[in-house]
Amino acid sequence: MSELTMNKAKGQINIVLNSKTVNHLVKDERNDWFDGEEHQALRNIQKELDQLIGLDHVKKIVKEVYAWLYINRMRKENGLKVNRQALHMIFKGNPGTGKTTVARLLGKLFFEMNVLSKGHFIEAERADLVGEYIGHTANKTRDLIKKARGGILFIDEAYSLARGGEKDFGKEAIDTLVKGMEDYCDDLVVILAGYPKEMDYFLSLNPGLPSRFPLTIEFPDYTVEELVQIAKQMLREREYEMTPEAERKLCVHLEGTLEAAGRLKFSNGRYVRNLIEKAIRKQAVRLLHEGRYDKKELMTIRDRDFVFHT
Ligand SMILES: Nc1ncnc2c1ncn2[C@@H]1O[C@H](COP(=O)(O)OP(=O)(O)OP(=O)(O)O)[C@@H](O)[C@H]1O
Repeated sequence: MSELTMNKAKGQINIVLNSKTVNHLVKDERNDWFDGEEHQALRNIQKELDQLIGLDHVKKIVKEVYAWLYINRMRKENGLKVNRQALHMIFKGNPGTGKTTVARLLGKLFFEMNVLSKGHFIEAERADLVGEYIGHTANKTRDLIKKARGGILFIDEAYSLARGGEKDFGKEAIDTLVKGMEDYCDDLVVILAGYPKEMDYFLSLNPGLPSRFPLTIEFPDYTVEELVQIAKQMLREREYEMTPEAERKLCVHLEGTLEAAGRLKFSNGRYVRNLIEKAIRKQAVRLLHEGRYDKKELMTIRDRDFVFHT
């Protein structure tokens, strides 16, 4: 028998398997166990996972889920008992902390492992599930589940489903969702995502829900250093780089913004992406004015390309 247990406080999953060898494999900090040909599915997403800055415990959890699924498959092949694999998850984290990005990657991984038949990704919010009159909500939610079957249904700000209390149609959406999750457990992964505090409150109001989501992953806010790394990574992907002066300016700006706005209003990776895209537009205008079109200059973001409004 294999089972998945969680350490909620740390946002970590522990995988407990009867086979000692396997247990050892999971606990082992060695990183080369997935080098073999048979672990191609994990390696296919590894590159994208590696490109994510920080998120070490998220990366570790992805590997652990992979190990659990792989060993379950091996157990099945050897005629051993295998628990039903519900992979529904809760993602807790502030905006822009990588929840959507990781959910998409999991879709790919589960498809490669034949856990999901399509691996596609459907992002939904309250309005996609909740209708306006009696009977409308159940149909809307069922249609959404149908569309998501074979892939990942990612419900952002999931707590908004409970917004109107008992009389609201949100309750009907939750009930229909839970039924769909049970019915299509073998070919659908539902991920409920949102801010940590609101998610906790939402789950406390719906005591039937937590047990249906065996995995909880926490996405911490990024440090300024990580945000700068994310900026560099985004520039690299677009074939740009910033000068050391530009990097310093960005760093000072991020420190100031976090101090002034606090974490609640800050959208982490998305904020950085917006800054980068804006700087790229500013650079384009500057280069036109300067008439400089050599390759080096076309790739360079200078400090004056970062224009911040305070
Ligand atoms: N660790 C990371 N490394 C590199 N880029 C990142 C990382 N985390 C987030 N990003 C980038 O930040 C942007 C926002 O990320 P994403 O949409 O995954 O966040 P989110 O948590 O789903 O946000 P929200 O809940 O507000 O929708 C994306 O462009 C993503 O590529």
